[in-house]
Amino acid sequence: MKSGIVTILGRPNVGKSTLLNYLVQRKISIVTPKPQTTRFRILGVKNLKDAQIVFADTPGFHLAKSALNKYMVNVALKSLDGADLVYLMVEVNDYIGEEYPELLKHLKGLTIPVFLVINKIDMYKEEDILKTEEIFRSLYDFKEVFKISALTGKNVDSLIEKTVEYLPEGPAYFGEGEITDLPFNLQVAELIREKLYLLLKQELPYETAVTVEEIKERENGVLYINAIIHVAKETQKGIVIGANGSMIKKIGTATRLELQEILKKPVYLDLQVRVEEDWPKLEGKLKKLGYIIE
Ligand SMILES: Nc1nc2c(ncn2[C@@H]2O[C@H](COP(=O)(O)OP(=O)(O)OP(=O)(O)O)[C@@H](O)[C@H]2O)c(=O)[nH]1
Repeated sequence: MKSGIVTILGRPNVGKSTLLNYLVQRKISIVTPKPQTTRFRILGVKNLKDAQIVFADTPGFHLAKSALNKYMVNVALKSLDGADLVYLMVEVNDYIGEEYPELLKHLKGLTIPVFLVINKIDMYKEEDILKTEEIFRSLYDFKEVFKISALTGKNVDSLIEKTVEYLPEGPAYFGEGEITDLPFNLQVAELIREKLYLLLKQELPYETAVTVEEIKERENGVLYINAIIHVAKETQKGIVIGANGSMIKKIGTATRLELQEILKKPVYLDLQVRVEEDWPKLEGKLKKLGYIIE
């Protein structure tokens, strides 16, 4: 038996969460077209005949400096601790800028293998893919290089196969049927947050956080969930609620329908909006909203 943790690291929006979901064949990590969606380390467990791979999706590495941004980057880098292998995920025609040199600095001292995973090959020409490979190979001595599409699954099988080859011998970390370590209340909060990213415009989603306050199975079989959407300014509250409550209704309905589909039971979702003035800038408020600062 082989087992190990594979940390998926990369810039925002390269497709890390999409890959995690494809690997475990379940939507564990939320995916949106907006960068910086992921805020936690999210584990997804893949069981194979003679191996268990625990994949860790991480927040996108970037250089912004608010308390929330610093927290996210710290989560990503801390996810290297205890990893057995790293995927540095990039996308075809990725912009090197200042972020990659900084990110690669953190990989330079590692003794564990690092794979380069070039994503989104479904969108690009072969020559762009090869050029991207050449550029990244010149920046770091990757153990293996894969060119994949996390969306269609192209070449993901060979990535998994090679990953198992590099993993150490050892017993499974997770029991059969356990697919993630994300508690149910956080899974619900994440699904709501995904809808905020999909439905709210421009920068507003980045200034929202979600906490699930109560989950209760009612006698009539309905799952009652109470959640709060926290915003950073009074003016944002009205936008999240929308004219006559139209936006909050959209957010609630989309989340409720998805939860009912997953759980196969009726759900009552009670959503409220609360102002937590300037929360993304303030460490104390991040803590209050459930972000664990070490
Ligand atoms: N065409 C194409 N799009 C992809 C692929 N993988 C991901 N995407 C899209 O890229 C966008 C970002 O995907 P995510 O999986 O959320 O990216 P991420 O790296 O987890 O993003 P952060 O949470 O911001 O770090 C979404 O719109 C995905 O549908 C791919 O292989 N091909």
